[in-house]
Amino acid sequence: MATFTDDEIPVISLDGIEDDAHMAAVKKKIVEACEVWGIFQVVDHGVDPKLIADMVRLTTEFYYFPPEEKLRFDMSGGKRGGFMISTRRQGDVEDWREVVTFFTYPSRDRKYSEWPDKPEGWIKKTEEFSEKLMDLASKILEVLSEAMDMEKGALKKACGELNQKILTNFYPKCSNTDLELGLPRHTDPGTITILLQDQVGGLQATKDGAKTWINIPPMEGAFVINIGDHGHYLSNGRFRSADHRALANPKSDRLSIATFQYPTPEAIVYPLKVGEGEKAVIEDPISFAEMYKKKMSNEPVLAMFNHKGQNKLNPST
Ligand SMILES: O=C(O)CCC(=O)C(=O)O
Ligand SMILES: [Fe+2]
Repeated sequence: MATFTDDEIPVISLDGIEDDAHMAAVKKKIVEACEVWGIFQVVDHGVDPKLIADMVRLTTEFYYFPPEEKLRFDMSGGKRGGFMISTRRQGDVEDWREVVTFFTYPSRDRKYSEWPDKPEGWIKKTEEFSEKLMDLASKILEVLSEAMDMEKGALKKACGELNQKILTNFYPKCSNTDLELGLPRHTDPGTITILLQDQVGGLQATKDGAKTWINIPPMEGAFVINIGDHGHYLSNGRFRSADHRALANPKSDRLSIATFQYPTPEAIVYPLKVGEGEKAVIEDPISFAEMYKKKMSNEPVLAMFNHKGQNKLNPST
């Protein structure tokens, strides 16, 4: 018997996870959630609420700066991190969001010149947030390994060095929600994503190939955990790669902060365990870099204007 209804994403407390009885209950819920959706929420995760609030406040402040201020950190010219307006399209529907990307781990590769120096304190706060989310990711990967009936360190080991990218998403309020979806349907490429969403709502998941969508309700203090493609392959397809999207909102701006945890580029992507009589979901092992390249071949383009010629930073002009 499932412990949650079919159209509900479970909320799992990580408090007391070291206790065997609690761990057994958590494992059961995670297995159910990941086999059906590839997504669940966690509370009592140990990340300081003040750190989360400060990170949200500073991130929000950045997006309300005038365009020229934000464009000082424009990601154009081959930069990997910084600010951009996303204009990826699927059919008639296109992204309605601005993003700031930070490549945070391995920390030796951080390019601080691409990290916005305003608002003051954002860099330091992002470093702190990044470190705490790395700890949380390690904990979740342990729990997920156990939920996949493997030893605790299995998923982390398969990542080689665990990498991390923080993507802050800002969805300006949008009157044309037929044509503009905040972020169209996709799966995340990495192992897991830890997502913080504000109280506006708009994150949705589907388990039936986009016939029906369910809302992932905002929950103060919770993180949403998504299984990504890499996690899906490692589980030999048993855990789904969360099929999700984010709606734009006609009344309110919305903010989310996605922390992607993924393997080192050379890590080999292949199921960690193939059960008797099962087939591997991947025919030949490939590197994560190759897997990512294939997935990303229709990457977002950089542009100030949407397909109707509207300035995306200021649609009324
Ligand atoms: O904004 C959201 O709720 C979802 C963001 C997301 O899916 C992503 O950045 O990959
Ligand atoms: Fe996503």
